Amino acid sequence: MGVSRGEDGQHFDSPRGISGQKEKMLVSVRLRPASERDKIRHDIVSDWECVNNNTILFKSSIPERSMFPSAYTFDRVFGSKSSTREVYEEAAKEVALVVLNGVNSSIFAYGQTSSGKTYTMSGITQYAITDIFNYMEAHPDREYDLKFSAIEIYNESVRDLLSMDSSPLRLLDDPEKGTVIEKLIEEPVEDQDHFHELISICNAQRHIGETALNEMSSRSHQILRLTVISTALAYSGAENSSTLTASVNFVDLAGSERASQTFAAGQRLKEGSHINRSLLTLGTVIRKLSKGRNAHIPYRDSKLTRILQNSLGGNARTAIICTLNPARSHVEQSRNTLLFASCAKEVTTNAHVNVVMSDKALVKQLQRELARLESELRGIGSASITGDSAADLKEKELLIEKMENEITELTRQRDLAESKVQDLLRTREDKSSDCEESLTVEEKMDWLKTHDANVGRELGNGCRKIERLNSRNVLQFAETAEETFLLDGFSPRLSIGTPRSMEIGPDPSKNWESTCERIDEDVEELCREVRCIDTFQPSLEAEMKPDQEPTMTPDELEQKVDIAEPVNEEELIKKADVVNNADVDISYESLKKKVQDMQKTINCLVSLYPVEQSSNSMVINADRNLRVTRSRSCKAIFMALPQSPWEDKMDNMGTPDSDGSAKVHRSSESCLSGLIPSTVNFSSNDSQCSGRTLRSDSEDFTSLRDFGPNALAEFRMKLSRDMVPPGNSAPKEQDSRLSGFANPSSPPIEDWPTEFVSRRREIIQLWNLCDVPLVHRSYFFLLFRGDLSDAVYTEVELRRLSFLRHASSTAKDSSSRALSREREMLARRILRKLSRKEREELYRKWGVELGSKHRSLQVARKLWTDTEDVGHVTESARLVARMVGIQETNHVQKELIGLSFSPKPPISKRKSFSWGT
Ligand SMILES: Nc1ncnc2c1ncn2[C@@H]1O[C@H](COP(=O)(O)OP(=O)(O)OP(=O)(O)O)[C@@H](O)[C@H]1O
Repeated sequence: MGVSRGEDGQHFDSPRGISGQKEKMLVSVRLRPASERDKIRHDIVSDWECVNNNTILFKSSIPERSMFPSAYTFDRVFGSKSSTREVYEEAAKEVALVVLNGVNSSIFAYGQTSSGKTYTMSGITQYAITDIFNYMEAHPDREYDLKFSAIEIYNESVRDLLSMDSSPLRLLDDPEKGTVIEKLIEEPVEDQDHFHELISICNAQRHIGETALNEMSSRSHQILRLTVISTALAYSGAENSSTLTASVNFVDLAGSERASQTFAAGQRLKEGSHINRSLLTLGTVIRKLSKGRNAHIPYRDSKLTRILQNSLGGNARTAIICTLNPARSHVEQSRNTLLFASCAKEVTTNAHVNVVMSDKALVKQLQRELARLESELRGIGSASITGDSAADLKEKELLIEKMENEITELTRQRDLAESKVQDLLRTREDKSSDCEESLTVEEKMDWLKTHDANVGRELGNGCRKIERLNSRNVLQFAETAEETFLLDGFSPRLSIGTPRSMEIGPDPSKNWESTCERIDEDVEELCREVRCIDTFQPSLEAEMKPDQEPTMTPDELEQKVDIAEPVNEEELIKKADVVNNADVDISYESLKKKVQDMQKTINCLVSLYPVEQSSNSMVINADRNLRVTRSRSCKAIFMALPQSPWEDKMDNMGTPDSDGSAKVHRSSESCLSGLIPSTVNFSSNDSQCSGRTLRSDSEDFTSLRDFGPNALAEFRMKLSRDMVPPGNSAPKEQDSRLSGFANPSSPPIEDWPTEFVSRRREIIQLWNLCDVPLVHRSYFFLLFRGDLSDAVYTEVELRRLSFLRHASSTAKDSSSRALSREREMLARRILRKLSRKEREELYRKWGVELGSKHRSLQVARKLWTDTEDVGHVTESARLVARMVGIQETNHVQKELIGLSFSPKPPISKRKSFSWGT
């Protein structure tokens, strides 16, 4: 595209190169006419001839110069008769006026001193400014702003020609604009007269000095810059409402002659060196640019090239007018100028329109850009949140589904259990008392063992399920190994004697068994040490084989008893104390074995004294039995020790005491009374036994030993019942006094029923606290009706339930602590999502002190005050949303759920929160 130049030279709608295409500099040569000084010196012979508009010919008659090139071609060549107007029109106007279309441009004048640079540039600047103002007047649809600035580069120092301050200006590097001049005055140009006035100021400021060739020589490089900012007016209806901005530089360089040629010295020499430095760099830059290589261009080597960098090889259109002095004496400088011009002719620039958005257009464009960015942001945010939320929701749906399945299964099991209980109750009613009486001690014991394990397992499983469910909502359920144990096993370790025994273990019955085995061993050892028993034991054991009929008559038996040495009771007590101080443990199996052993002994003895005998004879038999037992079986004696309070009554009430046989019995008990200490109420010490606060070893030992006497008492009761003749009516009489819940066969004891009722009440309370399954409760009610043999079972039940309650409460405490921490963390996250102002508003709303150290904890408590189901995060989220008055509740719920479940919080959507009034 070229400049559409009208007749009036004022129409410049299509400047070429504005599309960013590369184009070469416009290079022209102007040959000035001979000056009057040259005429005086008679140096008027010119070797230069402009043969046409583009070619200048060197026609030297000097032989030594015949080797030089003779013809130089440029974009335009002006002879001595060409006017400045003509030069402007053909060599500068095209470039200068592109500034009106937003394209930077520069017009250089290059040549030796007195070649006419200033003369030419002054005219071109005048014409250009006139054309610019004319163009502005011809285009009222746009608003123009003109700014003028002027600098000179003198001795490599930049000076503002519009400023009275002659201090040099600094050059700064701007990332967008390139090199800028610090504090450079940009004077708005009001009109042409104002512009001319400014030019006059600049000329007055410029360093002017006389040289050998020019008495008004410009000793500096002058750059006049006119910046044109044009904006389309709104009423013009022009689609392009953008603002264009561009600058045109009018560059009048100092003389390019060598300093040596100017015969300069002193200050002039210094000027020359600096001038040459800038011009030398300019020449280097032009030369390198002309080669078109991507070599380093030393723009920064001089102030001139640094400031004019864009004009030399960047975003600008450039025209260079090389002026020549026709005098023969300056032929060398002229040739150098032509060489420079030839290089400049090869330099290309890349000018493009500098569009600056108008404020209105800028606002519109920024609004569009903002909308686009917000849309993208929403897209990214929603995509991210959608991805996270989708994953979270899917995970939670699976979790909910699994929990629902578990609930369904648990419900099914519960219904099944209730159904079984109902069936059992019906069966029980049908069978009535026959079934009750048909239950033997062994059956009860088996049941107790089985259901102990079952219930423990059920509760353990239940607690584990609770733990699993809680662990999904609670960050950390159990803090210590102890808590983990409590949730897992629900059984204490009750081993005794070492510090480790203070730990809580899995199953007390195991310790009981091992302790019982130890006590058995001790008893065996004790028995072996008792000489009379050692002597008699083999024959007695032979007699007591169940499958063997007794072969010994009572007389023979008495004879054997007489032969045996009397029992040393003190020694026995001493030995028993040894056993007593040892770790005593009694298990069901050991007790059962003892019962069986005892039964064998009883059977053996009973076989010697048939039940058909009268009560008196029975007493005798009992007396003999006891005597024989005491004499022949220390184990049997141990097993027959009465310890419970009701057992004493049983002895008095259920055992004939008329003939002193019971006294013998009691005498034997009294002699062994030190073996097992008095009963310790189990239930009162349950929590101590099951928790970490286990008492001393001796106390635990005592509590464990307590199991023994009760069990032994039960065995004694069975022994007594077995020895009661079928026709004895005493049990029936006592049955009425037992208010109907005692076993009809129970002995008439006054205190046990009360004790049983008390324990049963305590057991029921513990059942409720521990949520014991209905099946277990039913079995208990069906099996244990208050007879004395139930004492040991009530003790075991109380002990087990007390432990379960403790374990459950411990687990709940742990869970509660973890949940509390979870809530506090959630509260912290919520608070972090709020701005400081919102936080302070929340604190004020909820009465939380701003200076409080535990604000988040207070907020957490406030958040979950109103709900018991604190583990239900969805409900909590809803509550949070409601309490803080957050809009978009569904979103907040999702987010809070995500906060609670996801370790990585989702993208903040605080912007969507708004506070209620
Ligand atoms: N084309 C021309 N026609 C008539 N006079 C001219 C022409 N060119 C230059 N002159 C005259 O020549 C003299 C020197 O010109 P000018 O000052 O423009 O040279 P210069 O190259 O700027 O020198 P310097 O570099 O020393 O400033 C001036 O008096 C000027 O009027």
